[in-house]
Amino acid sequence: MGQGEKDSADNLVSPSDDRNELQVEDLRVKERCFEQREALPGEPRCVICGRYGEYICDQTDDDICSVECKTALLARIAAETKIPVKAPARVKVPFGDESFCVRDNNFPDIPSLHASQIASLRNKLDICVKGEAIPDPIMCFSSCGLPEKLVHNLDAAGYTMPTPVQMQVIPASISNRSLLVSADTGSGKTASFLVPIIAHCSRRELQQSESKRGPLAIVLAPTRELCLQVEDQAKVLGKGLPFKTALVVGGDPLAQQIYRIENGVELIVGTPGRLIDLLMKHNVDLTDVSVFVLDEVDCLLERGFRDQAMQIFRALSCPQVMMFSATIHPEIEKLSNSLLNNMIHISCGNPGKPNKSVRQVVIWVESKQKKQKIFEIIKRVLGRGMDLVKVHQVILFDMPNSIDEYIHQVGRASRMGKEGVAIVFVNEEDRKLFGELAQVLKTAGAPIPRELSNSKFTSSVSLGTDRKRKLSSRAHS
Ligand SMILES: Nc1ncnc2c1ncn2[C@@H]1O[C@H](COP(=O)(O)OP(=O)(O)OP(=O)(O)O)[C@@H](O)[C@H]1O
Repeated sequence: MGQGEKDSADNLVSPSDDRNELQVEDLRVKERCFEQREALPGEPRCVICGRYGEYICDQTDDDICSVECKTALLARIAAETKIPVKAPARVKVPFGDESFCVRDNNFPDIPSLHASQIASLRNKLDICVKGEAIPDPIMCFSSCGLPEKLVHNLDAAGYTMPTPVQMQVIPASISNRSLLVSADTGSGKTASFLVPIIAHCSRRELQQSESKRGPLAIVLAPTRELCLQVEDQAKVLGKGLPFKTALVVGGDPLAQQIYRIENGVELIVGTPGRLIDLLMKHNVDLTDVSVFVLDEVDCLLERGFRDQAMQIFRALSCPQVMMFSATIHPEIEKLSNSLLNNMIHISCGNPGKPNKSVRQVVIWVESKQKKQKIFEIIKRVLGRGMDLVKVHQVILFDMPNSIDEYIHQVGRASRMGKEGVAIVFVNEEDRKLFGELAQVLKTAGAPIPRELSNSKFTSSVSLGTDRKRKLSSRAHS
């Protein structure tokens, strides 16, 4: 035996040690898809999530990564073919940190988790809930009786798994509960209310005559752009279903919007001002509206739409109300208490703070220099060969009016946890937000421009207290 071979032989460990245990652990069937590693080039990929396809589904011969994805695959096939599928054999895994199985309506034989396990699952997913009789989170879209076409549309849109906010909001909404939901920007809130709305609308009595098709749901959002985005997503997810939408926003001819509504729609997406305008001037039958969503309710309130929102709410007969926000403040709680009964409060991630995946770069620029600065940045951001396709960037040319809107706008740089950069132009004109902005930057560990930290309008924020306290306590000891 050569020296090299001897060294490696010396390094071998006995069958009873850790490595052996590790091998045994590796043989354990992966229950959850996040336990599986990413596929290397040339390796088989899971047909559900794209991770390493370590196993073959015995019933379909497809590559799959885990029991969870096998369940999702069989559920999908069952929904498509309507042939009852046998539940996959359950792998007995001790309940531990990463092993969960949640009741799936496709497989009622699988026992549901008990309360402590559900609590642990919510904890893992960063979901906090408040309220009574809260439905359990779902782990896949096919597990709460959605129309199969809708599940297909979700899949076609690339929504393979629900995001945490969708896991909790969809079943809660389907059970007709009113909700106040706060979750990070870009966490998938829009689909969390659109999915139950589309499911609800597609169940409308088909025999109902076309002329009688009054709207079933209204989504109120603070800006035209947001309404456009919501309607776009609704169209994608509701494709091929008896689900029509109308957009009621300024900038488009009112007559066209009325014509569309009169021809029968299931969902109206609109801004408060234009919607009130339309409802005042035209007799839109709101009798069947049973779902009322206030998206970005924090911004709705900031923009003074409280009264309009209440006015629309009063025109409806006891709808299910769902309020969504990336930030929470007492005004929202107050509004929710006046609108919602037996409410469930759902909070996911770290709402109220800028998305952790966004790097905030605040630059002090006088108003007259802003345009020139933009060109400089673009010329310098490109010069370094930055991949603008992959890196999401937002430039806040003007600071918004409130820190809540700032959090929303900065959040646009990251979708679904992907990293992004928000470049923010700030100057003396934004002084009313200096205190809050400095606090937000400090909390995020982002650099604070000298002009901002030295300003008397920032003085209420102690930007260096932690360090000072440490030094003085050492000095006293
Ligand atoms: N389950 C999912 N799987 C994959 N992509 C998803 C899923 N849900 C949503 N998305 C996508 O993630 C992005 C962010 O979703 P969305 O706009 O709904 O977030 P949001 O929480 O409403 O954000 P904001 O508060 O900024 O409006 C969108 O591009 C959407 O298409």
